[in-house]
Amino acid sequence: MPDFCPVRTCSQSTIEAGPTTLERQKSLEHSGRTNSTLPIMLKWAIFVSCASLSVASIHWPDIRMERLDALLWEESLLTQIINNCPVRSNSTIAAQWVRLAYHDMSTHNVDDGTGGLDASIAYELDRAQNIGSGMAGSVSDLIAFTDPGATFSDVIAMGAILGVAACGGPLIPFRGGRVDATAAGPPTVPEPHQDLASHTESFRRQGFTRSEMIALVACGHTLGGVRRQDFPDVIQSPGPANEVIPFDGTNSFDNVVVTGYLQGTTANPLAVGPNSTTNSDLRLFLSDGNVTMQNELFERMLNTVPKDVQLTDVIEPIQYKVLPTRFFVGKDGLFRLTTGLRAVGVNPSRTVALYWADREGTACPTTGCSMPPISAPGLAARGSFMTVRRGLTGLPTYRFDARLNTTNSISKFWFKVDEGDGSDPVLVDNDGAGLPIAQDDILFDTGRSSFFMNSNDLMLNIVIAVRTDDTAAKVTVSRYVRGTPSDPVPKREVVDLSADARFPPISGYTFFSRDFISDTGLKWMDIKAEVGGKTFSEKDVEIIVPIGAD
Ligand code: HEM
Repeated sequence: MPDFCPVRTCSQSTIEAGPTTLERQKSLEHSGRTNSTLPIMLKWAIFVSCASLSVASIHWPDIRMERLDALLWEESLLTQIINNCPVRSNSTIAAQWVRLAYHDMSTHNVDDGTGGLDASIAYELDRAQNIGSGMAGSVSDLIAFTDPGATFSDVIAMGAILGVAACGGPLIPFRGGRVDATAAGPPTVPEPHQDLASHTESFRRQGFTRSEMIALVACGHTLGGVRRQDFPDVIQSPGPANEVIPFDGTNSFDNVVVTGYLQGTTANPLAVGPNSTTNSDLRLFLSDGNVTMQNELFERMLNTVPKDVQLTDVIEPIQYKVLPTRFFVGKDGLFRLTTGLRAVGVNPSRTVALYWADREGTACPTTGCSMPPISAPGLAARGSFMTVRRGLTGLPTYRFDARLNTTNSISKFWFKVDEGDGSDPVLVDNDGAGLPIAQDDILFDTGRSSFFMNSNDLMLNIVIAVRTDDTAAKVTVSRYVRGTPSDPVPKREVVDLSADARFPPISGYTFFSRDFISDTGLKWMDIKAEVGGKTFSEKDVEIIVPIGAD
């Protein structure tokens, strides 16, 4: 029996919801619809828990996997915005994000492998087929979460997955790695006034059979509805212009759009609206003479990308995730290594220790220098609602702040985790190679960098320490600047820093700084210094400040 809507998660628990076949049969008879015209055996698979946890391990650093993990599993503004399926403009944010993802994907051409979910929608909003305030709003919502590890198209796909989950639907596996288009794709979104043949051809070109088309529309149209002012041909009844007539009378991601139709209780304007030309859902539900709700379609829709794009594995929570790590010179002239480890699941018996090796190989024993965490596991450990839905008890963090002398420095560090359950301790060490501190010639100085207010803005003074006594050294920051709805491609803004006399040279380092307006886009930078004909640099430095008193 085919399932309704795409569902595949780590969970094995599947329950059947809604009426039994007999009850459904009776209800169909009651509604005057016969089984021959209204066929579908609906089975709604709801995945409520994750019995066998699957977790990921990565080779650190891996900015893409780390950022996608953070957006999906850690409590963030993105997951907070969508949690509990909030209403917006008479619809839901989730409905708007799902529609955006489908319209973006609609440019795919299976014949030549072009188009797909590639964020080209940002360039296509002025087309009639993309009418609706939710479209522009969703572009603004989602582009704000892009960063050097998460492309806009990845965030669009993730937004749809979060939306479905937040409104009570299944946890659809998410893969990353989508590549953003830099121009509009073809105008290939199906529209309600087109006939069935055009819709069927449209979905064929997008890579879906007729049966899959039916299932996909039924899935998509379980959320949201049709807005009177945008589709006056569809909604002909009088009423407020911005009223949205829902597809199925619920805000949640469920199968009511189809059961309601089958039971004759639907008000879905694309199925039983007065205008038979725009009853596109009705034509689709009926078009293959009684079948089909397919599984995993929604996931496939989101993974429909241009043929040269390689998606990652499913982004599962990273089991032991290295937290943003900074290495800089403290005011006492010693090096400070501030780092941490995030584990999956609360476990009071777990112990975590930080180890490191010095550059000379003389200051630490061969087993490494080590220290315990500076405090009990962090409270910001709950994880996103997705983590809770996965049945995880949390994502506790263990923080470390090590002081090391600047002569011996540090070449690599690693963590040892003992779950305290009799299993062997685990080393988080890049498969034996260690977590590298590649260089100590140029360091983002988390301790000396600081926020301050000027007359208008919250400012961030970024301080970079360079191992030189040359105050004229050329030190630059290449700041990652997020795309915007009107200019979606992220940019780099390269600026020079000047020597900062507030911070006297110490342990061979000179300090350079510059003030930046601290907007939410100021999160990532590459840093570079040219000293005595040599260039030192570090990429994708996450700007985390302040870290507290030194
Ligand atoms: C023949 C194919 C389709 C047609 C003709 C169609 C048509 C429409 C129309 C006319 C609206 C109303 C938009 C508004 O008033 O702003 C709508 C909304 C929506 N569509 Fe489709 N659609 C199709 C396929 C899909 C698919 C495949 C999905 C996703 C899998 C989808 C997801 C949605 C969602 C979530 C909404 C609600 C948006 C909101 O409430 O803001 N649609 N669709």
